[in-house]
Amino acid sequence: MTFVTCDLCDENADSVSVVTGHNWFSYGGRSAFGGEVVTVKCFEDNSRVKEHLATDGKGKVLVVDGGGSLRNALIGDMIAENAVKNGWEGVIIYGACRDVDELAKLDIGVVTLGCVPIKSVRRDEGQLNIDITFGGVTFHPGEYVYADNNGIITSRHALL
Ligand SMILES: O=C([O-])CC(=O)C(=O)O
Repeated sequence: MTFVTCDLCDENADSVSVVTGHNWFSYGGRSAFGGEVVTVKCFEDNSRVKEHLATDGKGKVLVVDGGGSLRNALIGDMIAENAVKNGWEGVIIYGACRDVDELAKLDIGVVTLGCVPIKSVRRDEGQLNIDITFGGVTFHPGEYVYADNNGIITSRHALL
């Protein structure tokens, strides 16, 4: 998938929403990625993230509202490797990741607010495919998201 979010914004000015107000970091081996939105809402517990990245993700991006917490990591190299095996395009986490040197070697997008060495707890908490909001944008499951080094945008319809 080759695109630049700036061009997608220019070409679809009336229909895209732009995530603002945060400084995102791209840790995955793919810096530009996009696809159908699948959402998880959780807080310092990556049960739903691990579970869902273990299912088929072709054409999909997992968008996680982790409450902005940088206190533990919702994804690391093992979960991300599994996501690659299952064909996921990428993962966007309003929260943190770890194992960043390994993430950089994987053919998947991983965009988060930052990194931290400690993993999250797993108490089987968190919700799948509900509307989530961060950076001024509500992510509706089934819509489309595109991310690159410039930022993150959403659209009701596929742009590519
Ligand atoms: O296991 C976890 O919770 C996170 C992690 O380190 C990995 O995905 O390798």
